Amino acid sequence: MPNPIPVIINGAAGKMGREVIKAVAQAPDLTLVGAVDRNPAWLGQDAGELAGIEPLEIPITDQLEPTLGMAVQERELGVMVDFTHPSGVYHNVRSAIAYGIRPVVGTTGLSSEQIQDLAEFADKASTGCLIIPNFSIGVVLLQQAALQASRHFDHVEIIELHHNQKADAPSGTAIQTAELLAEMGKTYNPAQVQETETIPGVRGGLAAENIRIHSVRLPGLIAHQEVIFGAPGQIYTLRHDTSDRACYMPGVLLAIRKVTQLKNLVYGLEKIL
Ligand SMILES: NC(=O)C1=CN([C@@H]2O[C@H](COP(=O)(O)OP(=O)(O)OC[C@H]3O[C@@H](n4cnc5c(N)ncnc54)[C@H](OP(=O)(O)O)[C@@H]3O)[C@@H](O)[C@H]2O)C=CC1
Ligand SMILES: O=C(O)C1=N[C@H](C(=O)O)C[C@H](O)C1
Repeated sequence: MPNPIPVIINGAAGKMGREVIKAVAQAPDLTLVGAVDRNPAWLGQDAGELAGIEPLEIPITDQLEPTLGMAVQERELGVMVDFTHPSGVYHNVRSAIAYGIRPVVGTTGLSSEQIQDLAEFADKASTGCLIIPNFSIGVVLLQQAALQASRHFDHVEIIELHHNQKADAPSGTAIQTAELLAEMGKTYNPAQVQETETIPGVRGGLAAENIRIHSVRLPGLIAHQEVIFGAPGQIYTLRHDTSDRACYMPGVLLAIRKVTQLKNLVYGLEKIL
């Protein structure tokens, strides 16, 4: 059996980080070698205990670069899974690539310019990097159905609904969904009337090819998205609901395994399925 893939989790104490600790600990071909988080409340705590499983003898640290440096010493080249914050993710990914550690990025909020820059950096370093706005298979299927529907409908709007701890809006998933629809080579929602907004922003934000995205933030939500197509006399609604963050784990584990085979940056779960 080949040596297990060494994995560092950045944002390990967060909602997603704790799920990833559990998933990695249960995967026989992966081994947790580092757990990084900036939140001082969790420093020094055992990653396994924090995630509600057995102790893993991996304490939470706030030192990303020394942890990357330590992982480089492992027999197998490592992977950094990042579920942190839009403000830090670009720097984290550059650091990992500089150390030869392959990033699997779930954190959203990177600008398209930042993604382009990271793609060039990963390419020059011949290092695999995966940026995945949504790790759930349900969202990939929703997006595929939306692309099929877009061949028949000219009018579409996206509503994304999330918990109110989410830092970025719109969601990375909504941005990617709009980008995929825009790649179909048409401009949506031809104007029917001259619109005015009595309350600024009430018609949502404009993404590529005239697609509007509306963001809802409420306690009680986890992550939800609707893509609504309209035509005279009919509405076609696609909806995905997350009820547990465990739904992302098969995608995260797949990405960790796939990124070790890449030499460049790849964006989107659908590209590695
Ligand atoms: N791609 C996907 O499928 C999914 C993506 N996400 C995305 O993942 C990200 C994290 O989500 P979630 O787990 O819910 O968020 P949480 O706030 O629960 O967790 C993030 C953790 O990372 C810490 N952190 C923030 N910045 C840094 C940094 N620069 N270095 C190290 N640690 C840091 C936070 O500390 P502190 O508490 O001090 O801020 C916190 O402990 C978000 O961008 C979210 O949109 C979420 C779900 C699925
Ligand atoms: O913050 C979240 O929770 C989520 N973020 C991702 C996004 O911005 O699309 C993925 C999922 O929607 C959950």
